[in-house]
Amino acid sequence: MSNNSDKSAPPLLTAHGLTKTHGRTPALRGASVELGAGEILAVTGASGSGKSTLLHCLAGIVRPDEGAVTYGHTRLDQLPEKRLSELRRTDFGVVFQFGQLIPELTALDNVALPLLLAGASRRDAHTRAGEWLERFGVLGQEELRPGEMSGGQAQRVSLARALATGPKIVFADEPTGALDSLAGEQVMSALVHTARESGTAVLLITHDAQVAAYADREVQLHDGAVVPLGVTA
Ligand SMILES: Nc1ncnc2c1ncn2[C@@H]1O[C@H](COP(=O)(O)OP(=O)(O)OP(=O)(O)O)[C@@H](O)[C@H]1O
Repeated sequence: MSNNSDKSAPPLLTAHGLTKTHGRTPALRGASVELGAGEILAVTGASGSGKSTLLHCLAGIVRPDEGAVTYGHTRLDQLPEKRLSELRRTDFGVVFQFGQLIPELTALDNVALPLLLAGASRRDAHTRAGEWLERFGVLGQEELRPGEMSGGQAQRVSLARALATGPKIVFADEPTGALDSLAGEQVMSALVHTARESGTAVLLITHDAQVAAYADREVQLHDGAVVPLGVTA
């Protein structure tokens, strides 16, 4: 009987030798990293080391100047824009530091929106959005608009929105960066719990060691390259 164990499975997402320069500022200089299916990976590093740029390249938001980003068998860096944006919508979820919810929409409508875009009926989208808000502990606040939410509530709504479509990977760029430590812990445990439950991989950018401790594994960026943990020279 053939046995394809996880050990022989290729990584879900691989970046190899990425370089990216913004104007004259080199942000990535040969960064390589792998993310396994269902893995929670923390990317840490000093301010300006290239963490956000790496996340943008991995999530197909920005194209690297050089190097390869491979998702399954697909080269993201070579994919035409239309297919790339379709893939981002179906397979990836993104959470930023300040949530970036749509200010005019309620919590429920913010979470329902990607479901509607994916073809769900209005009724189904609202039911599922309510279930996701419940999972993230913000049930009862469906009608709040982002301006009426605390930072922690807004981030939990953002996570619900990112996970509602069943992505394979959630990219989270300093998801607790604007929160106090208690709210940050609540957001992180909700994220990790839900990701594990649904088998979603998470690429987490943080400069906070307590947040990184939620991950299965941590890599460090230094001057645009991934270095072994603890080595910064
Ligand atoms: N759009 C841009 N235009 C010009 N320079 C940029 C741009 N984005 C990033 N940079 C520069 O590229 C380098 C890497 O930035 P990046 O935001 O990826 O680092 P970071 O590790 O995420 O930083 P931080 O922790 O402060 O958010 C920095 O020197 C930054 O100033």
